[in-house]
Amino acid sequence: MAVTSSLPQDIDLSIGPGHRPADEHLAHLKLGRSFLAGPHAGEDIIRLRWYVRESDGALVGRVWFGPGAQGPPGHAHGGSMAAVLDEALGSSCWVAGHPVVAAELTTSFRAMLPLGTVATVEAWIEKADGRKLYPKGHILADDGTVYAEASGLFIEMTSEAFDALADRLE
Ligand SMILES: CCCCC/C=C\C/C=C\C/C=C\C/C=C\CCCC(=O)SCCNC(=O)CCNC(=O)[C@H](O)C(C)(C)COP(=O)(O)OP(=O)(O)OC[C@H]1O[C@@H](n2cnc3c(N)ncnc32)[C@H](O)[C@@H]1OP(=O)(O)O
Repeated sequence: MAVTSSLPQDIDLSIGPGHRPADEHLAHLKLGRSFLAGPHAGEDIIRLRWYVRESDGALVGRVWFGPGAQGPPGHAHGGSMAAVLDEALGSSCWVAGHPVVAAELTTSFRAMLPLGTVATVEAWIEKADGRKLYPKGHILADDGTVYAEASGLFIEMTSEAFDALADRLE
């Protein structure tokens, strides 16, 4: 069954009595907007282009973290970096011919990444054991500073599982 990519306009995210909006609760801290719950989530969050490095087949990306990716004031949300690394590690397997899904992802945050930064992402397959792939990757500043690094376990889909997913493509 095809799944439409258009966004429903009327998703009800309300909750029962006994709750008040967390942004009101924290308003006195003036933290600014949230990466995941901001009012205008959109293309000011992350812009990303993936490349394959011809020398070794590694996946390389250039990524910009915008104001909508805010975590600590003025800096990227850890989840935004983890999301980029999740996609990087998975894609490093896909471009090497392994259609995988993520099973485990471990991310280490090494330095705060200032919003507005364009950084480099690299990911490669560290080890493979049958259907289990163990990619690694990192997000680097142009001066070599490591903002975050990740390792993961990704499982290559069976051909039946892959075909079932492909059936859901539009
Ligand atoms: C995809 C569309 C198709 C068409 C696409 C076309 C073009 C696309 C082009 C480019 C795409 C480029 C990039 C895409 C990049 C990334 C993709 C997105 C990445 C994700 O965002 S993906 C979402 C999050 N991800 C999930 O939604 C996974 C949910 N899950 C499952 O779908 C199953 O769970 C699965 C499939 C993982 C395994 O199921 P299964 O039945 O096939 O295999 P089984 O259970 O037998 O596991 C086999 C061995 O892996 C071990 N194992 C399994 N799971 C483990 C775990 N969590 N931790 C530790 N070990 C684990 C077992 O212990 C066993 O180990 P052992 O062999 O030693 O016993």
